Amino acid sequence: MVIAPRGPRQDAVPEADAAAAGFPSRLPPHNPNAACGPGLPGPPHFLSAHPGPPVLVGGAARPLGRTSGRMRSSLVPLGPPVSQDRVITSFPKCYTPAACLQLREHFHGQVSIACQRRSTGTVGLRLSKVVVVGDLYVGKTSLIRRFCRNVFDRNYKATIGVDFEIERFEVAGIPYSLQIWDTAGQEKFKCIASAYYRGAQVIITTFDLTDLQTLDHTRQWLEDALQENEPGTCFLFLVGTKKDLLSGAACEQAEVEAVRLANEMEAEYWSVSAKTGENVKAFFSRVAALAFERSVLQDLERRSSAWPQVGNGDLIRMEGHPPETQDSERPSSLGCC
Ligand SMILES: Nc1nc2c(ncn2[C@@H]2O[C@H](COP(=O)(O)OP(=O)(O)OP(=O)(O)O)[C@@H](O)[C@H]2O)c(=O)[nH]1
Repeated sequence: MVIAPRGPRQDAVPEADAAAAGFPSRLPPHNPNAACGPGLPGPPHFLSAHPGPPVLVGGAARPLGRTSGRMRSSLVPLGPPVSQDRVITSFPKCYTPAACLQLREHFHGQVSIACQRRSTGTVGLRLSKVVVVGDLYVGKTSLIRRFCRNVFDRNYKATIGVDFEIERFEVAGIPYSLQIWDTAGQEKFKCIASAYYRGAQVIITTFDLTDLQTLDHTRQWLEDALQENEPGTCFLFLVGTKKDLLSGAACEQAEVEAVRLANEMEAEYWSVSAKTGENVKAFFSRVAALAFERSVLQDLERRSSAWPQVGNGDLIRMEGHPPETQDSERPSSLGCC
């Protein structure tokens, strides 16, 4: 059962149907970072209710990954281990300080302490929603597929509605998952895709570096996505795709305008190539680290504001309602800088 449009490409057979019909799945045989869906072989995954129309997460049967030689967090009670290249120990750098959400190269102090104490609340059990938008043909699907499955397809198959991938990380020793939504760029599917913008923690607005008209359209894509979300709740990224098709000088030239626009949007700028893989992993690691950090700070804030404090912030225990942790830290702010 797949309730939401699962974004089958126009020529694709839905995966569940494909299996029933004896077709090979369009999925590659192994992605150890993908979460498993309910009722599927393999362990259950953690899933928070996410805003937007209901979906069956992980609607396709994804074979479990091999477990040998992979790291396992002490906090991951279920699911296959996270592969080495999804383990983030230090804060990933930005692409350019000229358009960057934060310049710090380490986790926020309170986040580091919370991670060391393993007191990150429910952060490890939740999915953070990432929505990728932009004109048709700019390379949204290719970017996601390069990251999640390490594949690239030269043939264009339009996304219908939406599709998503769940990618598991381990950030500062804590399990963390991104739910990455691929949306259709074609105008006729926009109303379907926009139904899934709500509840995004990260909005990635993409354009084709070889077609600067698509950069002009990013403003509108961002506006549409922001309309469905509370102001100030989303990290914004502006991503130029198909970097491999430009010379270094041409890329730099295109980036001047893109960086200017990113600053105007208060977004972080990146240039990537799904074809060669350049910057793809670094980009998503950055997304995961920023989203994780904010999730932990929000969790700390929520928990500390739920309990009265005295003096230096020691918690008062309320009878019958023990606090979740002994933490006395209170985040000074939720700002990322
Ligand atoms: N050379 C090169 N081609 C790319 C790159 N990324 C995508 N393409 C090609 O661009 C075309 C469109 O890519 P898609 O990823 O399907 O584009 P999309 O934005 O998802 O398109 P819609 O689903 O219609 O919104 C395909 O033919 C891809 O092979 C890249 O980094 N380099």
